[in-house]
Amino acid sequence: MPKKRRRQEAGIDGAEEVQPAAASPAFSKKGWKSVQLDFELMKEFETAGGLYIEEADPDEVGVQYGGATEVPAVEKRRKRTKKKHQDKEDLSKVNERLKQELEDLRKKTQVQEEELAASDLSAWAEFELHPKLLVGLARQKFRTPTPVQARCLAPALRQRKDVVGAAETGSGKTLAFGLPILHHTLSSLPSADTPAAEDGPRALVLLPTRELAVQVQAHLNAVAQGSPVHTECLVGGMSTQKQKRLLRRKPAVVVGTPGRVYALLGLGEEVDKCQWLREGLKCLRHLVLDEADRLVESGHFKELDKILELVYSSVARPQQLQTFVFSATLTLDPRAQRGEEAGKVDALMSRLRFREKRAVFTVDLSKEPQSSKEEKEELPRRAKLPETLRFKELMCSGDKEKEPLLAVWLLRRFRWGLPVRAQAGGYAARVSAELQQNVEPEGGRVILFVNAISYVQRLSSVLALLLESPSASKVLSKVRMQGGKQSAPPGRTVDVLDLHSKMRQKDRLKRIERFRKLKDAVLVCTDIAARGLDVPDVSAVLHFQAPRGSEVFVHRSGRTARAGREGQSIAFVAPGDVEHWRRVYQAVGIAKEDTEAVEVFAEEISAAKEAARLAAELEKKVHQTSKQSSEQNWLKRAAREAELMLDEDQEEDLVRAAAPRKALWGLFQQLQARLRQPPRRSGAARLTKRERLAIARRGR
Ligand SMILES: Nc1ncnc2c1ncn2[C@@H]1O[C@H](COP(=O)(O)OP(=O)(O)OP(=O)(O)O)[C@@H](O)[C@H]1O
Repeated sequence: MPKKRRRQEAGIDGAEEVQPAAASPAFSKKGWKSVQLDFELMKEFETAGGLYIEEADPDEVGVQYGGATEVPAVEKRRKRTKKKHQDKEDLSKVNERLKQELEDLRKKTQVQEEELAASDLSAWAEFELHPKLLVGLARQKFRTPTPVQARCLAPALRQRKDVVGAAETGSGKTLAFGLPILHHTLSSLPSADTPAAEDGPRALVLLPTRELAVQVQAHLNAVAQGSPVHTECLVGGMSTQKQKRLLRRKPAVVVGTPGRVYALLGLGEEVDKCQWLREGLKCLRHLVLDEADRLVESGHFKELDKILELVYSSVARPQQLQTFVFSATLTLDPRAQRGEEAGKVDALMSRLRFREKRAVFTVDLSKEPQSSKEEKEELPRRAKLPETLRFKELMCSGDKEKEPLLAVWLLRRFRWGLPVRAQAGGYAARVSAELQQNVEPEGGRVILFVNAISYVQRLSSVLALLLESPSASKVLSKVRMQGGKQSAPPGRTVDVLDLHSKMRQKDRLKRIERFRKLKDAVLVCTDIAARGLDVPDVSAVLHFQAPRGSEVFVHRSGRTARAGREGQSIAFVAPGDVEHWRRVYQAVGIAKEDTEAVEVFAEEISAAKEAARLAAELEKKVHQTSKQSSEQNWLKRAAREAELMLDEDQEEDLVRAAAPRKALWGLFQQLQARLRQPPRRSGAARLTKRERLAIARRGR
């Protein structure tokens, strides 16, 4: 099987229910060929850890390759080669190859399992988890349960209690409910080869956002890899047909957002019902509401309510239905919540049919885990924030100063470093002066939150130029810059990525995946990324615009300082924001003395102001010029098609329109010169690279 995902139309059983995608003109026009794959073999292949095989959607093919005239030459060549290759390959060969790779995987897994058997998993012993899960935990290198897991596993596993849990962001809540579900499902199987969910799913996990659902699915599948328990994900923004086909794999765990689950249960107006899912609700043993307080927010509540109604009327053994409700902000003071959202959590709780056996708890990592005897029935009204999170503030004289200060912060971290404060004495004095300032880490992954999609788009372009990100070439290519080659920036390559809800679902997921893999990157996003997004080692979260409420602040900040790591939450505070921030801090229990001010020097501000001004001007002009140029192109094309000559005035207009492009190149070079010259404090020599390294080593 090639490393790349195989996109094959699998004409698997049930074709009467689903229109084969290959019948679509988009497929036949592109010369794609339908092959019959052995569905059971595919399932086994994936269970054994093989790569995912996905069916192609006609609309995806259309979008990816465009119309006949839009297909780039390289793409066409690649497609022709692919077609030739596919023509040679008949069905039996595909299945033969799949079998061979499955065999190889089996051997590899066996070796891994032997290695894993040697890992120390004694910290999990008291929970008596299914051996397959222990292997999964060892594979993930999760040697000990996190406090929230330690707190939740005993009541959920042994006593099968319902659980309402509030624990800080990044504390491992997914496995706190995931492990009991996987354990109970695996333990109920007569043998390891028995299909886990013939008649219906065993667990339904509802989450508020698509990204979260995909993440939870991946998390559960990673731990259960190699077992017959498989999780599928149902989210909007992806084809319902494909998701119905995925459900034919009969997943034991279904993870999804309320909207799509609602549609596939046949509760919506469109007829999108999946019979297996709807009738299979009778088999449910676990119901999870993750990020419960967000689930009840506008848009989801009605659908959620109907899903719950259907679940309760369908489930065969209500007394065995275990309910988990989790969130980091479940316990926030309802007065801190906005208007009509305030009472909804309580309304949701009253609609859930908890059984008598129920554990309600919060986990505060600053305290020792409590014993199960101390289980509280009341949740204290306060939010959970990780101990390892530091709160900082950048005070701005007005909204206009926010961008230059953002530029200072980012350029310091990724380009310029921190300027030295005291210069008296030699190397040792400088080093200790720098140490006293508590050396900031350099580089890393940073998430920047703003409140509007249009702002994400503009700011990400400006920051790409400021940080000389590879994505800046996308901005610059819009005007096909003439007059010289762009030289590579000195030092680290910093990627600037954008993320917002108007992007296609696939692009959103790809963007998150890219951010996960990059060492140095800035993700500019709306609050779509605030909840649950689990990217390891995000070193800082920047609240460029204040969060709308305290719960959003908790979730935004929770993208950093995850799983016991260090992190910073940095607020950009203009005079108009002061009162709002005071209320946010108060609601989550952060005292004024818990926040630190970020010190910025005058030299840095003036250099960053100049850089930010040049970047903003360049971005604006690039935008204008690219708009102008598409209009000019239209004029030229229209004239050509009508076999008309442009008159002299029109030709002159075209020449004049080309002139600003050259001016843009000059602007870009000015910006580059400004960026590559770090600001100096007057009369101060900067630290050498060696000195900075020495500081970094001692300071951490
Ligand atoms: N036992 C463990 N040991 C080490 N790491 C773990 C363990 N359990 C989970 N993790 C890791 O901790 C990180 C956070 O886990 P998870 O996403 O479940 O947190 P969360 O509490 O749901 O956060 P949020 O409230 O932000 O959604 C993940 O990267 C996960 O892989």
